[in-house]
Amino acid sequence: MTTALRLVAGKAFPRFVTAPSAFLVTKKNYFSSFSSKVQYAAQFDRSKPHVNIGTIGHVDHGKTTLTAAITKTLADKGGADFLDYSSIDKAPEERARGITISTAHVEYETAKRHYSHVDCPGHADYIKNMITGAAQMDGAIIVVAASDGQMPQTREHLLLARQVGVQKIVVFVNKVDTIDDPEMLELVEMEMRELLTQYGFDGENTPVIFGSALCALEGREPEIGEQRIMKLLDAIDEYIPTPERDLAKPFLMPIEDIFSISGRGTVVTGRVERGELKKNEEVEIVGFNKTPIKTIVTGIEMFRKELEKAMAGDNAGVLLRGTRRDELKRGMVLCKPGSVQAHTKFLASLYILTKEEGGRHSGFGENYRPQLYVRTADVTTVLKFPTEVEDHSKQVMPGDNVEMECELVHPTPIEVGQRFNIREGGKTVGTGLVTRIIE
Ligand SMILES: Nc1nc2c(ncn2[C@@H]2O[C@H](COP(=O)(O)OP(=O)(O)OP(=O)(O)O)[C@@H](O)[C@H]2O)c(=O)[nH]1
Ligand SMILES: [Mg+2]
Repeated sequence: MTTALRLVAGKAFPRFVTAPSAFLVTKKNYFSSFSSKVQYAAQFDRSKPHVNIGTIGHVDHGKTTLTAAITKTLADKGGADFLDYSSIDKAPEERARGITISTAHVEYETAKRHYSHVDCPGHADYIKNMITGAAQMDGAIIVVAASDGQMPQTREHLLLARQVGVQKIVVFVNKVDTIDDPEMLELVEMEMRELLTQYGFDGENTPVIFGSALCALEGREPEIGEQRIMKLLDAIDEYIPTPERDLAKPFLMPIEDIFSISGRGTVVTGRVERGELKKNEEVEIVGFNKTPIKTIVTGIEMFRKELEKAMAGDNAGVLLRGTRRDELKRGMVLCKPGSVQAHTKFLASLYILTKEEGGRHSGFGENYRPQLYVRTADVTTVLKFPTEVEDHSKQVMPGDNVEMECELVHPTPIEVGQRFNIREGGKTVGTGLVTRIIE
């Protein structure tokens, strides 16, 4: 409601909002016009590496203006369709339906890469989508308005970035057209770097770009407008790594089942998550133990046929040399040596299911001990609030998004970005995303 009011009041988009249809516009559905336009971008070069990014940051700092400004700047170079705010009241049926944030994306391309860009409106909604797997980001642009000086919500922005599992961030200090004092900008940069470091990002090396999204969008003052948008895009191209394709990654197969075949040895089965595996390759078995078990693959089978190799997506049986069945457990992973570590403590973003979603009817406090399901593993975890949380006696309620430290009762292969479920008494009570490894 507040959003709708803000739009109608013309504060956010003074030129384009046309009453009375704009009275129906809410934040969620006005993005739908973005996605409906995306289809026209068929001329994009699909051979370029693809990267998912997005704009995050505090209300009103200019995320949407920046998103539009990027499309405008790149449209001039043939790398995007320009999407302005006039598309807000374009599709009444979409408006009436209300389309969710997970479809609210914009596409564009630089000389180097192709991007999917999500402009994040509602913090809580967005985090829920990220945790439950409806959306993902390889990196983010955090937008900070220079005019806000002290930026009381800066911590909240960074916490948001961490909660959505982002590892690499680029900072865009927006609204520099409103600032005359260069020292003010230096201060903003210093503070951002400090806070980035404090929240576990690489504050020292994070690119910080100053500019004005509004100037770029309105095609004026190119030295702080268009040129800075190009600088931002260069920084994104350089600093946010291209995600590896599953097949190119080091081999990993979570173990589902274990059999002994007399005269031949032990076979483990599972679905290859990534990479590929050939006969006679050395592998490690990680999980439960502090040190991994090393062995050699002597055979690979699929549907009772001998294979030379297994690759991502295959359901395979792998015959292991000299490994006893009683050394192995479901939940361990078979992987390329050195590519995976088992951990016992990590930071995670959790979404706790509501009663209607089949979750708990009541809240829980610190030291709650549910079962954590990750890949094929099922391990008891103790949930604690991170140290910076002041009130450790608070309750986590169904429907909450919360950051917690998970302490596992035995070492389990875990990676940043991995999703998992937490269950209790045979039902799923929450879902989570690993954001930082602690131990
Ligand atoms: N002066 C100035 N105003 C800007 C600039 N960028 C955005 N604004 C204004 O700031 C207001 C908020 O911009 P939005 O792009 O809607 O901000 P947002 O971060 O997307 O806001 P939420 O989605 O509600 O969180 C609008 O009135 C914009 O016109 C800029 O570079 N300079
Ligand atoms: Mg916005």
